[in-house]
Order: sequence, then C-alpha cells, then structure tokens
Amino acid sequence: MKVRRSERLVDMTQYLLEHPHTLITLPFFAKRYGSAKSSISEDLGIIKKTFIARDKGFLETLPGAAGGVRFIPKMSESSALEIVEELCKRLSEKDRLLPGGYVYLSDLLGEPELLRQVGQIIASKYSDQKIDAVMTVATKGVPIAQAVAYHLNVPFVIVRRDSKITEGSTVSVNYVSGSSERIEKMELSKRSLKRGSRVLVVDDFMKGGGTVNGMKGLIEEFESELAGIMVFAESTFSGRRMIDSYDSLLCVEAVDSQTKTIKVVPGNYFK
Ligand SMILES: O=P(O)(O)OC[C@H]1C[C@H](OP(=O)(O)OP(=O)(O)O)[C@H](O)[C@@H]1O
Repeated sequence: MKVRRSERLVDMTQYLLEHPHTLITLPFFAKRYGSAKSSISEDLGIIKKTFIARDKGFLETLPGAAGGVRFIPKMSESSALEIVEELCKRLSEKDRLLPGGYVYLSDLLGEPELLRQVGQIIASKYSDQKIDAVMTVATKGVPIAQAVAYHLNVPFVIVRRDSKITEGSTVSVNYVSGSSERIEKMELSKRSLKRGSRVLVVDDFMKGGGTVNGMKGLIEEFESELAGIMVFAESTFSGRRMIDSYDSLLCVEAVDSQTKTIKVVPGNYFK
C-alpha cells in the first residue's frame, strides 16, 4: 500500500534518527513505503536539508547499487557550547563540592535528556573517525559511554575495578590512582575487545588522570589503539596529571573550600 509523502517523511526521519551511522538502502525505504526510488530520493533531499538547518547532523549519500544513505549525528560547536554553558551553571551550584576536590555529578548523569545531548556532543567530535568501541570504567562513566556508543552506533565496554566471575577470563592492569597515589587494579573481560580495535575512552570525571591512564594501558594490552579520551568534567589538579592529551566538556576552574563553591567553565573541547 502506497504511503503519502507527509507520512513517509515522518517515519523515514524517525528511522534515520534511530539508526545513526547505519547504511540504509533506497530499496529498503522504497519497499517499506511502497514508493518509487525516485520519490524516496526526493524525500531524502528534504530530510537532508532539514537536518542541516536544524543542526541534527548530515545525511551521507553513498552512490551505486549497494549505496544508500547514512545519518551522521553532528552538533555544531555553537549549539554544544550553549548546552555546556547551561551545565556549567548547574555544576556551579552550591554543595556539589566533595572531599578531595571531587564534584557531585550523579544527579546530572541520571537525566536522559542531558545524556542524549552529551552523547551527541562527544560523538560529533568523532563522527568522521573510525571508532570500533567506546570504553569506560564502572560506574559513573557507564551512562555517558552508552549515550556516546548509541550516537556512534558502536558497542561500549565496561572496565571494572573488582573481579567478577561473570566476566569470564580477564586482562588486568595496575595503575596509580592519581588522586590517591595508590596502586589500583582494573580489568576487562577478554571477550570485550578485538585486537586492533580503535577505542574511544570516556569517563564522567578526571582529577589526577590515573583512571583514564589505566584504561590507556588496558587498550595497549588488547593490542588496540586509543582513538581519544573524553571526560564530561575535569577538576583542577595541583599535581602532575598522568595524561596530557584529552578533551573535557566542563572544567572545574576554581574551588573555594571555605565557601564550598566552585567555578565551572567550558572545557578544552571548545578550545
Ligand atoms: O582522574 P582520577 O584521579 O583517576 O579520578 C577519576 C575517577 C574517580 C571517579 O570514579 P569513582 O567515583 O572512584 O568510581 P565510580 O565511577 O565507580 O563511582 C571518577 O568516576 C573517575 O573514574
């Protein structure tokens, strides 16, 4: 049964948004709506223009019989900055400062809309790179990793600081926790990563950098490649950070432990 253009546009848009970085052929859409490929091409032209105008990202067109379209989520830096500036205000609220220079983030990282936006912002930076997996460490990094993995359409893997028999055999590394100068251990199931994978590391917070440095070491153990490091927020750190190449969305620029206030500004993602 033939479907009208207005209905096709709604359903096609939703399908594309729900299947980022996925090649979808014209015959698939033609069959789905009982329409000619020429009509589908026109529909996709309208969606392509609208996605760009609405800062959703872009539709890659791949020519030929095995061709089709692929939706690439990509948020402009100005839209990303607008969202992050709003988050800076929320993070600067009183009573978020925790002992040791940590900041309470769990309420923010439990908000689906915020996670969707943060996932899209981080994925935007890597939309034109080959990423095979997103890696994070349990626990607070997991919702961010899931959001980024969704927008890149790749799996995410969870590193653990505690051994679980349900993870099967694992690879482990010892690392110096930058904040506490303690030797700690983290491990990842051997089944998680194929050798030669390009891995994007994400986490919720970075202080001394020991945790992300540990994940960097794990990636080496899996004979894989570190594609980048993205943290939602970084704190000021007086010591020498164990990692120097990373991006942060927010930066805790100043901490006043007397008044228990913090000043949070956009991170180096925007520099
Ligand atoms: O840069 P570093 O000095 O290594 O610190 C950043 C770590 C510490 C904290 O995790 P925890 O709160 O310890 O663990 P969880 O995420 O499980 O709450 C945060 O989520 C990062 O993973």
